[in-house]
Amino acid sequence: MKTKTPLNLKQLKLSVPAQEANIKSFLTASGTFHDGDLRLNQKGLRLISEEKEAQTSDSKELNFEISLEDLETIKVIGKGSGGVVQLVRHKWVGNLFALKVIQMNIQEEIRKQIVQELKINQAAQCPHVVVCHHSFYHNGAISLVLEYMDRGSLADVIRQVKTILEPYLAVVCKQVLQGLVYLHNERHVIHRDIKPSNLLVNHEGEVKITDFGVSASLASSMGQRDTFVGTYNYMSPERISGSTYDYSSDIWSLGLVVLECAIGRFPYMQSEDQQSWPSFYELLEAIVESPPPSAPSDQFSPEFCSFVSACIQKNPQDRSSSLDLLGHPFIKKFEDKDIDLGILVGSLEPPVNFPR
Ligand SMILES: Nc1ncnc2c1ncn2[C@@H]1O[C@H](COP(=O)(O)OP(=O)(O)OP(=O)(O)O)[C@@H](O)[C@H]1O
Repeated sequence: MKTKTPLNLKQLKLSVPAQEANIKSFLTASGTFHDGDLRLNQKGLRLISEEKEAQTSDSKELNFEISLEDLETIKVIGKGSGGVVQLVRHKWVGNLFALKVIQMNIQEEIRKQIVQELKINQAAQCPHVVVCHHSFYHNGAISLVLEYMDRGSLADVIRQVKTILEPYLAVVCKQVLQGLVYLHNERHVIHRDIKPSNLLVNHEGEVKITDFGVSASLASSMGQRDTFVGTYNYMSPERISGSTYDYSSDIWSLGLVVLECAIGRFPYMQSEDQQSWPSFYELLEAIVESPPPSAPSDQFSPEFCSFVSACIQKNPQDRSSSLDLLGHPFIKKFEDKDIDLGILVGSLEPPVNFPR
C-alpha cells in the first residue's frame, strides 16, 4: 500500500499568467473567446477564417454574429403592409432588437437580390438612420434585425399627444433632416417612404429614419415601379403622376409629416371632425391637382409656416434641399434652447403596451 506523501503547501502555487490583463483582448463583447480562427462561446466551438468573417460580417457595431435561432420573441410590436415587427431578445447576449419579417410573393431570385442590396445598405453610419444589424432571406421571407427604438414611431407619438408643439417639432425635424442629408448627400439615395411610422423614437429623444434601403431596394429590384408601398398619402405629386422624381420627393413627404404633427390631422383631411377620409382616388387627385396644404399663419409662427412651405411645393424644384432646411430659421430658432425630446416621449405610454 502506497503512503501519501504529505503535500508541501508552499509548492501549491497558482501560476498567474504574466499578461493577465490581455485576456480581454481574446473576448468579444458577447463573451466569445476568439483566438485567430477559433471562436468559442455558449453555443460551442467554431472555426472561422478571419478573412471570411470580415467579408460576411454584416453586423454593425455588434461584434457577435446573429442568427435567427439566437433570437427569442418577446412581443409583436407592429404590423405593416409587408409583415410583422417583433421585439426580440438575443438569447445569449440579452440585447434587444426589432425583427421585421417581410413576406413577399415574388420570385426567389428577386428576394435574394433584395437581401444583397440590403447588406450593402447595412453600412449605414448615421445616428439618425436606424441601424440594420443583419438581414436574412429565410423561408420565403426577408428578415431584418433592426436597432430597437423603444418609443415606437412618430405615428405612435401623435396618436397619444395629438399635436406636437413647435419647439419639439423643430427638434424632431432637425434629426430627420440630418438623416436625410446623410441619405441624400452621402449615400445618394431617395428614401421614398418618409411617413410618421417610418420615423422612430427612443427614450433618449433620438429620432431615426427607418426602412432606409428597404423601399429603395424593392423599387430597384422591381424596376423602379412603386408597387410596394403601404400608403400613398405622403407621396409627392410627381411620383403619383408617374413623372421622374428625385431627393425632393422625400422633402414633400417630410413637409406633410411635419404639418400633420402640428395640426393634429393628415393635411388633406378637411377638418378634425371629418369622419371619413377622402377616397383613394380623391386623395391622389387632390395631391396632384389642388394647391398644396400650408400651415395656418394665425396659429403658427412665421418660421414654421415658411418651413412647411419650403417643403410642400408642387414643383419639386421649388422645394428646399435637406441641407438648406437644416439651416432654416425654424430649426435655428430652437437650437440653443436645450429642448429635451426625451422628456416628451418619456411621459408617454411605451408603444409596446398598445393593443394593435
Ligand atoms: N426598429 C424598430 N424599433 C421599434 N419599433 C419598430 C421598429 N421598426 C418598426 N417598428 C414598429 O412597427 C411598426 C410597423 O413597422 P413597419 O415598418 O412594418 O410598417 P409601417 O412602416 O408601419 O407600414 P408599411 O408597411 O405600410 O410601411 C412601426 O409603425 C413601428 O411602430
